[in-house]
Amino acid sequence: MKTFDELYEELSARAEERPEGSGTVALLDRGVHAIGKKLVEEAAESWMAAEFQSDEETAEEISQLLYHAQVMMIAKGLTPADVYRYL
Ligand SMILES: N=c1c2ncn([C@@H]3O[C@H](COP(=O)(O)OP(=O)(O)OP(=O)(O)O)[C@@H](O)[C@H]3O)c2ncn1[C@@H]1O[C@H](COP(=O)(O)O)[C@@H](O)[C@H]1O
Repeated sequence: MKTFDELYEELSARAEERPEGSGTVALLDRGVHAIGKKLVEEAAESWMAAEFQSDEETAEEISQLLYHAQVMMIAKGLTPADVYRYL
């Protein structure tokens, strides 16, 4: 189990160290357009899961939405603090 901030640290390290086989690095290399498409896809899947699937499946889809939001943050050089100031 990890928190939002812990995942952000992990993904930032992946972006910095670029380990072989990292899906995060591969997605970052595809750029903001590709990341944006995944973000929208995961948002739609979260919505559909909430309407038609189990709570557990909905939680999993939302976790994927949060992951892709973080990849977008890293692609744009945004930190959690940049986002939290609007919460
Ligand atoms: N939390 C996540 C995570 N959530 C979602 N995803 C990605 O999002 C995909 C889910 O999208 P889909 O439902 O569309 O499934 P899919 O059809 O397999 O996806 P695509 O073929 O479209 O990529 C997964 O297959 C992963 O590629 C994630 N990829 C990585 N992480 C975590 O990020 C960290 C770094 O991962 P790596 O960069 O891969 O080392 C690790 O802790 C991982 O657990």
